Amino acid sequence: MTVLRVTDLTVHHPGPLGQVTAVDGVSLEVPSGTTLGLVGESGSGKSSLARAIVGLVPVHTGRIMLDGREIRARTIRDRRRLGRLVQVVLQDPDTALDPRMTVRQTLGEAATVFHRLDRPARDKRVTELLELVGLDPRLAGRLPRQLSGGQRQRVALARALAVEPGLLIADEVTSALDVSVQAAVLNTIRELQRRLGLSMLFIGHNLPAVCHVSDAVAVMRHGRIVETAPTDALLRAPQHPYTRTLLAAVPSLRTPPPAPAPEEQPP
Ligand SMILES: Nc1ncnc2c1ncn2[C@@H]1O[C@H](COP(=O)(O)OP(=O)(O)OP(=O)(O)O)[C@@H](O)[C@H]1O
Repeated sequence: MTVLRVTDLTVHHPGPLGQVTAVDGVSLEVPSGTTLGLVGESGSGKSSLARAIVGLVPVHTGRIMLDGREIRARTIRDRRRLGRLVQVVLQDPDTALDPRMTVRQTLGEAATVFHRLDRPARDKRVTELLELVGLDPRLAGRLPRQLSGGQRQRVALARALAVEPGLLIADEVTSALDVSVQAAVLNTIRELQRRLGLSMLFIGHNLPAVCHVSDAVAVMRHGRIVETAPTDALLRAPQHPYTRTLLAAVPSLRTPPPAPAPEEQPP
């Protein structure tokens, strides 16, 4: 079953010289239990597309279907339903984490938004979530500032997973991290996707990173998708000149990604 189907989506933003068309007639699908990568240079419209899916920017034309039902984000009830179905993790984990809340409070709150859990069940769930994203459960008492960047991003990921969404949108989730930590977080995301059978839209500008976690990849340029293909096929036989340019810029792509660094230590 297709979890997400976007058809002919157009998104405009207001600009000083009139409207900017950030997304221009985009169609894509994320089949259930798979990861679609969305890759493109800065300004190609990736985040506008993601924000339109979760109702943060208005859709000008087109349709967004989740599990066969059209997404609307007009009322609080719509937004609540949408939050249950789709969770987003962004580049900067600090936007998702309240600096005054411990990891336990953040994850406990997320785990009980849609599920009633008593205190012991809630604490057990927090431990499970931390283990799921490869963090030591003993970090539960820490505040975000007492964690490293990679650890904060893992907590943001755990917070999104706590809701048990049908679809996870990861938008540039590793871009702000050190290269060695990026590899560790990417591997965690890939393992989680496989283990939980998650459906995911993985957005990034780094082609090797996107290919590493994705079953298929859509290449975006100037608001349009220029090519979509299974990851192997895209790497083996890219069809569009822009995809070839992206590939040529990373000649080492066919070699395995760097080994993850040992888990980063908190400051
Ligand atoms: N809130 C906004 N108001 C006006 N223009 C915007 C807004 N958000 C994005 N844009 C414009 O829309 C276009 C697409 O931007 P978008 O952020 O979606 O691209 P992106 O591929 O995600 O880029 P990046 O990787 O740099 O975030 C750009 O021209 C950008 O300047």
